Amino acid sequence: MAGFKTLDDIGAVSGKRVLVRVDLNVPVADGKVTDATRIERIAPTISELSGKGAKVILLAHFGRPKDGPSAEFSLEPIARATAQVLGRPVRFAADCIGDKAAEAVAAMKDGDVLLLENTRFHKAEEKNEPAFTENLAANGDIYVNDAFSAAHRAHASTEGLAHRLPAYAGRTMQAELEALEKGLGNPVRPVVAIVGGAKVSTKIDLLMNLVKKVDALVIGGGMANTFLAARGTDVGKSLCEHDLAGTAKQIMIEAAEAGCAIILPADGVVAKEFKAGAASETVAIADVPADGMILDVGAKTVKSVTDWIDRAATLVWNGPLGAFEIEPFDHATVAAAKHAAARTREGKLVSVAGGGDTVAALNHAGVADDFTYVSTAGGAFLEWMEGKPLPGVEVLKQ
Ligand SMILES: Nc1ncnc2c1ncn2[C@@H]1O[C@H](COP(=O)(O)OP(=O)(O)O)[C@@H](O)[C@H]1O
Ligand SMILES: O=C(OP(=O)(O)O)[C@H](O)COP(=O)(O)O
Repeated sequence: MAGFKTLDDIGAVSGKRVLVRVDLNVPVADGKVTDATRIERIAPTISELSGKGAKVILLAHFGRPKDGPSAEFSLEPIARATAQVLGRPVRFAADCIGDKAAEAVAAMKDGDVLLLENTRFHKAEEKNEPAFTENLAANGDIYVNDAFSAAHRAHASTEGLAHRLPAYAGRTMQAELEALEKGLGNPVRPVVAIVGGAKVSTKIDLLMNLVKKVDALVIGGGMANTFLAARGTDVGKSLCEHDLAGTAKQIMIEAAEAGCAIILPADGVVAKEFKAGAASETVAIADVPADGMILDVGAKTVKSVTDWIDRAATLVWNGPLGAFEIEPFDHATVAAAKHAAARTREGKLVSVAGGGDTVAALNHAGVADDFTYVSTAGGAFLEWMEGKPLPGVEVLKQ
């Protein structure tokens, strides 16, 4: 399939330095990984390469650091979590380029696994600067991309390196593309999409095309607030990107033209603080207090979401409906997840969900195994669904 080389084509790797781009952008609370799905999914590629005697050097980003290195965005705790999942030591180097990286790589024995510090501690990573790519490439003989969930980013470690070193798709990259093609390549209609979560500015644009591919788009989570505000609803202190009101309005126009129903929350669970056990109340969406934050959609909206799931033959879902990490703001996400899982078990729904936090939410609801397919990817999965070429995948085909 796919037109790129995989680990089946890689040949002898014993003693070779293999730079493996993985996605370790995992949910973390109080310094602990709260959902290890992304780590579990990269284990096959790491084990296979290490088992063949390669020096496996992991490259990854974590979060969106703005100001260079910081403890908050360090991958060091994730190296420990990765070691736990792999059941073997994972060494860590405090930089992804330069002397620290070179020394750690030089100390590796065949079969060792090393994680390099957050690539986004260098601004040049996101700018895909050739000089930075050269510095990354200096530590490798071969490049493997196993980060499907970051393949929508044309960064040095996700795209640039593939121009510089012999490049292969890892097992998860391969499996994700195969599974998405199987589940959604020719989806049975009606197709209903649920999009929520918090990455409003980076995901809103792709809704413009998504509304042309699906029959209904249910918008929840932080994403909904921008649409509600664009429609003139006062969302108080909720997460909302007011400057994207024009984009939200245009998406609603495009959806109407394409015959795609847009479903926005009719009610919300509001609180004054974003913390566990904060006092909360459910209000009609027109009655959000000026000092309140919508942290979940309300019961009326949940009913509407489950009704849309009942109408769907295919469901695609990225982004939780509320701040599910904090009780009681997990109610809507858990209810929708359980409902979709039940429909899938009954054979009435093909359900495909993805995203680092969405997977964590499905695990929290205890239903991840009941979905037809759970992708590690959120934004990349939606862009794939849009039909947009993913830079990290396209470059592997060259
Ligand atoms: N109404 C809301 N207000 C603030 N944050 C929210 C809201 N709804 C969802 N979120 C947050 O969205 C985050 C997940 O968003 P996102 O990263 O876009 O999803 P994914 O990782 O699945 O792609 C979660 O941390 C969740 O707490
Ligand atoms: O977590 C990720 O994407 P997702 O939130 O869409 O699932 C990827 O690691 C990409 O991260 P980015 O959106 O900061 O580039």
